[in-house]
Amino acid sequence: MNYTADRPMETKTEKEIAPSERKASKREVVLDVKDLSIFYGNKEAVKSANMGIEKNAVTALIGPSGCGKSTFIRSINRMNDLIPSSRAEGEIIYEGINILRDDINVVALRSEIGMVFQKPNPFPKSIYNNITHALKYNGQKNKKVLDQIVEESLRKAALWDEVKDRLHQSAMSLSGGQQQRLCIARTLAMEPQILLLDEPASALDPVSNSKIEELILQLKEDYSIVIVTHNMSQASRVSDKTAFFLNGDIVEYDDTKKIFTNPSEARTEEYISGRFG
Ligand SMILES: Nc1ncnc2c1ncn2[C@@H]1O[C@H](COP(=O)(O)OP(=O)(O)OP(=O)(O)O)[C@@H](O)[C@H]1O
Repeated sequence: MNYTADRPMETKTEKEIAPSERKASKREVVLDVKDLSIFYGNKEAVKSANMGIEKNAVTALIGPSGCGKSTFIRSINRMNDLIPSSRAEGEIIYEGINILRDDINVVALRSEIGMVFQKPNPFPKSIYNNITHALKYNGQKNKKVLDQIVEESLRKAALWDEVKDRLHQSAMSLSGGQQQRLCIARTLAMEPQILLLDEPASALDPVSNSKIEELILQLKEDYSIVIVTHNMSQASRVSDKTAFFLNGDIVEYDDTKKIFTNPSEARTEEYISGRFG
């Protein structure tokens, strides 16, 4: 999808695809965050962040409350634009383009980089219409195509078997965990490349929580996933890479295994072992 207003794709420079901060890794970088600072008025909530987010991997953002995780993840699909006092500096390079540029079509960008929030927020419509709403808005009217996308999206979100006989019932009749998987299905229907999950399971019961974790592991085959989580064991179970945020800084970003077993920074070790936050 072309999410720039009218300009052709820029060519990636060597600097863009290989910043010095990036650790050696076999995976391709899908999002290159470079010197990203995000302000609310004068307050700098994210301070000069650098991170190469990898393709078909799960990247967990961890850290104590108020350290900038949500601000960071929201900047990736320009949700912070909705907050008038918020402004960003630096770059987020996606497909060779800085998506913080003024001429980016943010609606198209948010189809490519979809987001699911902490609290399930289905539309007060049928299960079927939750999935088709944006597609119809974009002009898709073919019922066969819509039926197919509904089934595919619900299957990918591991919800199809539970709802296939009640597609025209209200989404509000689903449990919280099912509603969250419906929100994931709704996002997948837009055929995103990247999924941003801001504490997607923290409002759910343990069974729904583990279903979401299983789903994340399945989805990373096809998508690149960034997840904010307060749950350390969840981060260690589902993620390949982990970034530890503290007071707006990325203190450490590395393979999840390393972060949880042998972090380089004392502050990471203290946080992981529950000594603060
Ligand atoms: N809309 C806003 N207006 C002004 N300041 C904000 C806004 N949203 C967040 N902040 C501030 O930015 C800083 C980072 O907040 P953010 O929500 O990104 O942290 P977080 O790590 O996601 O926290 P939590 O884990 O509690 O969700 C905090 O000091 C917060 O008060």
